[in-house]
Amino acid sequence: MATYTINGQVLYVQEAGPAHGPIAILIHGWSSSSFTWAPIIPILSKRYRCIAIDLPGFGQSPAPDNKPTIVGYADLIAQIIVKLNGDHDRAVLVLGHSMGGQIATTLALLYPVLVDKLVLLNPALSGRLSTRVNLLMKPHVMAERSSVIEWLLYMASKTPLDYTDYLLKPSNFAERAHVSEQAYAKIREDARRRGQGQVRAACFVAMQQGDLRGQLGRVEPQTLVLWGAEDNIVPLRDAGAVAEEWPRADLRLIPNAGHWPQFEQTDATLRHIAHFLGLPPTLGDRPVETDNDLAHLQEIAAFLNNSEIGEHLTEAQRLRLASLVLSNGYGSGENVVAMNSNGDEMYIVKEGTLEVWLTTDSGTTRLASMNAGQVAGELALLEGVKRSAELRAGPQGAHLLVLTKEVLDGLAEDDPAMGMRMMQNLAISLGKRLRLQNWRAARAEENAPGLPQR
Ligand SMILES: Nc1ncnc2c1ncn2[C@@H]1O[C@@H]2COP(=O)(O)O[C@H]2[C@H]1O
Repeated sequence: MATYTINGQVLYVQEAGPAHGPIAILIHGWSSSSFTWAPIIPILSKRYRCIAIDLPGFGQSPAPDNKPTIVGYADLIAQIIVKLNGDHDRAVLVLGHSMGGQIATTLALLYPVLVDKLVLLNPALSGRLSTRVNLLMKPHVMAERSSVIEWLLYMASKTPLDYTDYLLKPSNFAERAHVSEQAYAKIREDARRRGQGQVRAACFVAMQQGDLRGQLGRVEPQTLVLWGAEDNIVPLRDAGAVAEEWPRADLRLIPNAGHWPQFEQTDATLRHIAHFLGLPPTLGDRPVETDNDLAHLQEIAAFLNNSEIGEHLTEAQRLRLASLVLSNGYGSGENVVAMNSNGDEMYIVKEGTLEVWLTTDSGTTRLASMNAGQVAGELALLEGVKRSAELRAGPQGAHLLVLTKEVLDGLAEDDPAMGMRMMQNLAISLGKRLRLQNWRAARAEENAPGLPQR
């Protein structure tokens, strides 16, 4: 596992996926670890640079110096995003499970410029847990604040007196769930990890204090909320808060799943996430069985759904666009367009990175680096002027989808609603980039060592 140090706090993280891909931050829940994301990372890492964090005090990360709070965890994640983002002016995808969902939503409320999309699994939005947890688990958790009691209970768990499974299994999993013994053993190990009694108890309180009811309607990023229909840890009444306060969130219930839909109903969970993010239509490593050309087109269409230009198009519109874009590969550092040349095409990064270089009298500077889903070369195409900068494939090369002016004009003429949506998408992506740059500039001006005042 890799480690990062943020303001003296050491964090263990699991990383997967292309190093220059768009960033996905994965935040586990209470008494868990980055293992939470094991079923999701293989599909997510096909496009995203996945950063699955062990929160301070959980997994392998040492406990924080101060008492943990949900806002404190959100602030820490914001700092990780800023650190990892480098010169990508791009908000990131954030996934959160259970307490991690509460942290992710808090992050989106406090730092909307940093969060592009949210995927929440059984999020502890109100911080209120089930009656079963409060009656059976809470006394145990509170008692474990004392390291002596924690040790005694740990020793008891090695004897036939052990009741861990009795507490864990019916609370966490649906009656007809499919969780492998291996996965359960890891979840159990994380839940009973020694030396975490104090953080566990503090987070119990932190979750209650982090109640987000009444604020959900203000969450800006596009959000998918998945919930196991038989969750006995974070009850479905919090899904009721989503339905009532946050109608823009795409709320999906997963039958025969409890608190861990990603382990209990892996295929259904992955299908929802892949659809939401426009990931290739595969489940794990199994390709969907369709005709090759059609499958290829569907794959590009699904990808476009999550690109800066293709969001919110209908499926038919995306397929049409997919059939009209050209696919081009560029080697490391290869020139795509020269500065000041004429331009009648724009580019959507499919894989790798595309760098923007500006040459002036004082030299050549890299202005930005675009990764999967981002668009470049739109200015010359839309304005009919010369290229404002050079575009060059990044060190790992670039696979680009090319959209010509002729195709774009044709689409807008045939289907004005589609043309309008695509123009709106371009304006939104420029706006997001600008807001992030403004946020950075304000931060630099304040000369704050950490994060700006909110
Ligand atoms: N400061 C910048 N940040 C990000 N992208 C830029 C910046 N300046 C120019 N570009 C991109 O670089 C492209 C060069 O070709 P265009 O002028 O057609 O469109 C331009 C934008 O897409």
